Amino acid sequence: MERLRGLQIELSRFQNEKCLIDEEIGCLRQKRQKLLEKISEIRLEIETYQNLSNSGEIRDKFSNETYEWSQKAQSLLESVFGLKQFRSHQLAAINAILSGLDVLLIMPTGGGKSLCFQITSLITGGLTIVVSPLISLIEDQLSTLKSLKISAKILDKDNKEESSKILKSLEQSTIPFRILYVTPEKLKHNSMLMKQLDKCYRNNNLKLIVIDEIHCLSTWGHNFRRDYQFLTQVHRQFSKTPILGLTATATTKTISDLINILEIHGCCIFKDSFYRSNLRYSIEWQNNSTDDDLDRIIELLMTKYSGQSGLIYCLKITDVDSVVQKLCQKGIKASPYYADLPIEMKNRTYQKWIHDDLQVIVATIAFGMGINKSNVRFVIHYQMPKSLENYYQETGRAGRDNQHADCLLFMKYCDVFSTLSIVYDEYHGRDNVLKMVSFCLNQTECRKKLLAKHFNDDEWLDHQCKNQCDNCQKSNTNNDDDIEEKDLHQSMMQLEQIISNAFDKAEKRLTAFKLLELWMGKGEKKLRPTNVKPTKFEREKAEKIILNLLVKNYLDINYSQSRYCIITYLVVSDHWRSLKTTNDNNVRFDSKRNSDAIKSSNSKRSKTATITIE
Ligand SMILES: Nc1ncnc2c1ncn2[C@@H]1O[C@H](COP(=O)(O)OP(=O)(O)OP(=O)(O)O)[C@@H](O)[C@H]1O
Repeated sequence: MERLRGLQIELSRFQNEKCLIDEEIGCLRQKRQKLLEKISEIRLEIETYQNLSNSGEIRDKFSNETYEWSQKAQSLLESVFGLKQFRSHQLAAINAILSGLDVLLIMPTGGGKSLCFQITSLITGGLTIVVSPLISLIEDQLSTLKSLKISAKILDKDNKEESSKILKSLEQSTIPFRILYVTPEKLKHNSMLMKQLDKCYRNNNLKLIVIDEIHCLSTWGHNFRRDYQFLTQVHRQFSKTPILGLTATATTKTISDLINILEIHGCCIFKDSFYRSNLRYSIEWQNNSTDDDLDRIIELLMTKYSGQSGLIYCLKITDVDSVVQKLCQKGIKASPYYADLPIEMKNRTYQKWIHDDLQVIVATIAFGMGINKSNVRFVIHYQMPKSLENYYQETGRAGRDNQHADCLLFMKYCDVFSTLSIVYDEYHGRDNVLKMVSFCLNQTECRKKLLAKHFNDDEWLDHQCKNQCDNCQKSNTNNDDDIEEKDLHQSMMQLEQIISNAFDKAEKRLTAFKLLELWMGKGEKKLRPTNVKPTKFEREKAEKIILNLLVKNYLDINYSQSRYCIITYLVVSDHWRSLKTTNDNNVRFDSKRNSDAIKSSNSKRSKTATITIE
């Protein structure tokens, strides 16, 4: 009997052990899977880097004029567009497409991307489909094409008769128009359209599929749109028709993701430099009183920018309305622009602005794609943008006439957290915001070089800024307010105590505003730990230290959803906790410049983790 009980105990012990091992195997399998995914992601990115570094050679290879269509391309450029010469990349892109290759064309806004498919559509004579994200953008393009006498159509839901005529014509052997514009939603949800396109493809009439603003396909790109993902299926179905992807902003990661999603591994990538020598970038830190930066904006509009045209970007509609109201009270001609406004009002505002009857449009990011006003002298960000991609694209609307223009961003501590709550359910939204914050916090490196690094633009890196950014200008006047390592270390220790104390005493998490207040010795007394003295730093520096700790992943964000909004809290990160555990609480911050890398050194001698900050 005893032997039996012994055996049963032994059996259950082994069974438990086996269960633990099974669990561990499960975890290891998951880890392995994640590693495999990471490996393939990195391989793809390396491949993209290599492709990009060869892109000069590929461009040269396709830039000659010995193709059977070369003469026609040149004569169309002159007769239809009234232009003399192709710009860098245009000819190469056209030749590659007409050779049957898929092409990714990355050129700045206004660089001349549309011309590539417009000319191609005239040479092929068949049908070019252009997938474009916005009806307003399509309407702009249609009116340009009309003036150029290139026949183009859109499937208009309000004109059923015309739409069914267009759909019917897709099965004809000769299609009576060259370009058909569709939104990704229309392509995905209109089965009749796909059926007719299939007939067109089988008749060998579907010559090119253009995907405008192709970054919307990748979760790494800004403005990710789920319906764009249907384009993978479109490409599979019409696999012999070349794809031309167009965008003005894409990092290497976004490009490699696009290639992977669309399965266009052998595509040609043509990437123009993003460099805009005539734009001057600067960032001004503001305290939290919104009136301060508005006063500054009003002063600028009435003095430096008086009589000049510009744009002010806000994050939220409520801010757009209040900024417009205050500007108008001062006699400045300003109008709002955001998605919810009636279309007639948006058109009226745009027309007035284009004709310089309005000094400034105050907008959310809904205003942007396809703007073609040459004399925009300033773009002001009243609040920080959601990503560096958005920042580049929004500031890129300035100075399209190549004359000098200013890009001024007002940075406020609290805006960082409002932006984080706005993007909380967006793919990579948090990472993108933190990269933007890191860019703003950097007060030593050239802003243009920082952007070039972000977009992996080597050509840009070779350009000299010539004081066209606040940091370069400052470095010449030796005004350097770097944060020291000991500031960060002591601050992190204090902030950790404040966060823990609030949780232990009142089960409270702290918003960024509350944490800052408590650290400065203000706010609820019981939440202030007795062993933490109020910080000696002035408010702006204290704000920058907290943001630095967030960007470097020593502080982290927690979200909670109330009935009306998303609330963000600052908490101690797992990374900080693990550093403290593995390094006997001896964590050293190294304020070495020019790098945002986090280095962790576990040398036996010093047992410190070195954290590099700007
Ligand atoms: N080779 C060229 N020579 C001179 N001007 C050109 C050339 N190619 C294009 N342009 C002009 O540049 C302007 C912008 O061209 P286009 O609309 O094709 O640019 P885009 O890159 O598609 O712009 P966006 O990003 O705003 O859509 C147009 O006025 C066009 O006529």
